[in-house]
Amino acid sequence: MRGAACFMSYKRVQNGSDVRGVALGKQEAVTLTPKMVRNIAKAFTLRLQRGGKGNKASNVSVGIGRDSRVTGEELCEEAMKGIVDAGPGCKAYDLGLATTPAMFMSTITPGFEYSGSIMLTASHLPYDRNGMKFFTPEGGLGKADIAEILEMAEGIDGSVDEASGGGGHKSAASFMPTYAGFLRDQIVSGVGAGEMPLKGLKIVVDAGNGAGGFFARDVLEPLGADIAGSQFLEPDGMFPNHVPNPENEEAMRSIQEAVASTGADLGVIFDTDVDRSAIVDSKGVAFNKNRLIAAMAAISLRDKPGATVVTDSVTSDALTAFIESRGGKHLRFKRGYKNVIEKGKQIENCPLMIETSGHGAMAENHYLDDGAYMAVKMIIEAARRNGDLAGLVEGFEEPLEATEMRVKYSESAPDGYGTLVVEGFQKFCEGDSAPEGWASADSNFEGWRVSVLNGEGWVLIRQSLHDPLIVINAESNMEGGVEQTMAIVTEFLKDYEFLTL
Ligand SMILES: O=P(O)(O)OC[C@H]1O[C@H](O)[C@H](O)[C@@H](O)[C@@H]1O
Repeated sequence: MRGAACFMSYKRVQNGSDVRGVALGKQEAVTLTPKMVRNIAKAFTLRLQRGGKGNKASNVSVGIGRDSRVTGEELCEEAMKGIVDAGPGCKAYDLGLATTPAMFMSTITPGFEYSGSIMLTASHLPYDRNGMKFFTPEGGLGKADIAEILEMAEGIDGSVDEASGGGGHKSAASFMPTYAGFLRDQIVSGVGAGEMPLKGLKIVVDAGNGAGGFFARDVLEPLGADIAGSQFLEPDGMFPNHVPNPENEEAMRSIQEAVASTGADLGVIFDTDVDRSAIVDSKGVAFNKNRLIAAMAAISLRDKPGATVVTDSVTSDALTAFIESRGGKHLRFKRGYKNVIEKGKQIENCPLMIETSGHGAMAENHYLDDGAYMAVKMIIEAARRNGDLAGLVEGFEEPLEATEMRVKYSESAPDGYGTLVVEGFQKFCEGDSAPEGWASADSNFEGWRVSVLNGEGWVLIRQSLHDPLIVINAESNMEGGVEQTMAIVTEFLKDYEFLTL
């Protein structure tokens, strides 16, 4: 009985390719306990041993980093215990405050080359959450790996109650300075203007009190940038200023205001664990979502003419037009950064895989979604163009209107309800009673997307990746077009009784 109950609780903390849960029981019951973190870290280490080549089978090293969350230090200690508990050859390295992409880099950087690494983070979620992401030199672990690790951890939980101290070795190590050096090198060679290529540039960094403060102090300032206007660089796991999320409108407004009030040339904003970023130019224009994709695509297509850019499914028609105008191909794939990256890996000449969420990965950088690396690319561009990022995306247009609606369906809805709704919508769009001016998109990898308003807009209905939700995105270049489209969609959805419209 106990085993089954535990398994359920381990299974519950899986969120796609991450582990996520409530780590601090302030408002909700704790779902990710220190003991679970210890067992999960042990399971990961045992798995590394099992899959290890050569002497790695007995000697396994695991680096652990964390973001600024209040539960980070305690969970880090527990994870360290779990790692050394896996056997005498197991070494655990506490890397302190770190970023998610840096944790991957620690598995491939000479002098470190850990067999695996763990990042303790729950990205932009509230302060009481925490979670784990896992890397090996091959990249981030996927959904199936996580399921397997959680099942193993449950077995450990059922057999041994307390860590036995398996004889491994714990120590602290410092990786972030090495990683910051790597990012500085990219800027120096990318700008090609000597050792202080950012001299004269005023750059505001907003780390949202997460792990991104190092970027201002250890990457930009040593290269000559004036970072005085930066904000929320100090780690604070209560996130007192704004949600550390470049997709969040309040967060974006905050950095736009900081750029304006300090007269900066550029703003950079990160999420808590720095796998996502967005940029603000000197005029206060936000380079996030479609515009950031356009900018990164322009950079990538200059270096790789005719290449394919893979994005998520909610990107705009204008983005496709822009990518094509620069000689590239746009593959509008699915939501979920892992989906986007994995798709890009399969395509020849695909330098860029990027989501509207701010997750962007480049083939040239190990297919790693690194918000700091993406910021580096944009900073190089800004330095080379004297701050003129608008010129980079010339011809790219934002829609006149855009909206996103997320509709829950109740717990009593039958299995596969989301798919049912999407299939119903497809039939509606392809049937005789399809609204005038509507035409289904040529390819739909996720949900059902339709061109509406005789090509002046589009609407996409899909199921959320993680939640029992139907998500509707619509855009229009005509005034009132979104309202008109959403009225038709809402009318269609009324037939689905489990939706809470
Ligand atoms: O399907 P949704 O509910 O919109 O969520 C999808 C999103 O979930 C998370 O935020 C992932 O990090 C994103 O990569 C993904 O696109």
